[in-house]
Amino acid sequence: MLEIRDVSKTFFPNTVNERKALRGIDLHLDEGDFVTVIGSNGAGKSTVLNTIAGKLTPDTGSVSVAGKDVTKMADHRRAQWIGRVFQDPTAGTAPNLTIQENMALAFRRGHVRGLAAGVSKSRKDLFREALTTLELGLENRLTTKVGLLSGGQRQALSLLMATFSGPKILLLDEHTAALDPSRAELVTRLTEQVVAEHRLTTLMVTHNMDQALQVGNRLIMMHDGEIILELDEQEKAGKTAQDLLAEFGKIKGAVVDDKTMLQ
Ligand SMILES: Nc1ncnc2c1ncn2[C@@H]1O[C@H](COP(=O)(O)OP(=O)(O)OP(=O)(O)O)[C@@H](O)[C@H]1O
Repeated sequence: MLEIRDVSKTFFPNTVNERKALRGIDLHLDEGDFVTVIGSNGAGKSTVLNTIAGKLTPDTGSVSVAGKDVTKMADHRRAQWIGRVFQDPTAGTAPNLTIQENMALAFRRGHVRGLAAGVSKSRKDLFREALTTLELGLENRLTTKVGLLSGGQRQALSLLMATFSGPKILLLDEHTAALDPSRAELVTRLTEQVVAEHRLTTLMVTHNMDQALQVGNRLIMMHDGEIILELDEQEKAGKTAQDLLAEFGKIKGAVVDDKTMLQ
């Protein structure tokens, strides 16, 4: 479903600020794979996501979605196949628009635009039905401005909206990091639900190693622009955060006993 082949990206090449963000990344995800991505600061995690989303064009290598080479395709053209939720709860929704207006915008993004600016009755029913699955009571608040919702409610809504275009790939960039633990847990649970329901091929960047181990069926660890560790479902099961730190230390040839090494 997603094929990343030998992707490299250098920012400010041949200058004093040169930064090799990605060094020959290879990654193959089957349909429905849910990969958690961990790694040190500046490891290249967001750059991988930006390359898949088309926000960045790699210097070398290729990105294919469902067998189609999208390496050179503009981000807005591949947006229909790729849903994304960011760390900042305010990033995915417009605060001054109501829940139903935000949903209508997301819905139109994935479908042929109609002339009607309003939200029809059948569309409202559809939105209400979708919101019900979140079990947050938002289905009764269609005309509430999104700016009045909590961070967790906004992330849950962003997650739902990210599925409206019928994407094949879901990119989650530390989407629970700005939430308090109970909200983060809720959004994590909703994420698993949404991913399973839509059979989305998913990459989730997180700094929370316990979350990275609990969620999804695969895990990758990045460092300095490279994937330094890959775990499949079996290898992931039974591993602890401490094991991951030890692996990181072993690969990097250092003793790591502090979780912040991976943060
Ligand atoms: N637009 C950019 N311009 C210049 N350098 C960039 C840009 N985006 C990322 N970088 C650099 O590329 C490297 C990888 O950054 P990236 O944001 O992908 O890391 P990350 O693993 O997501 O880190 P973090 O966990 O700190 O968010 C870093 O050195 C970063 O400073």
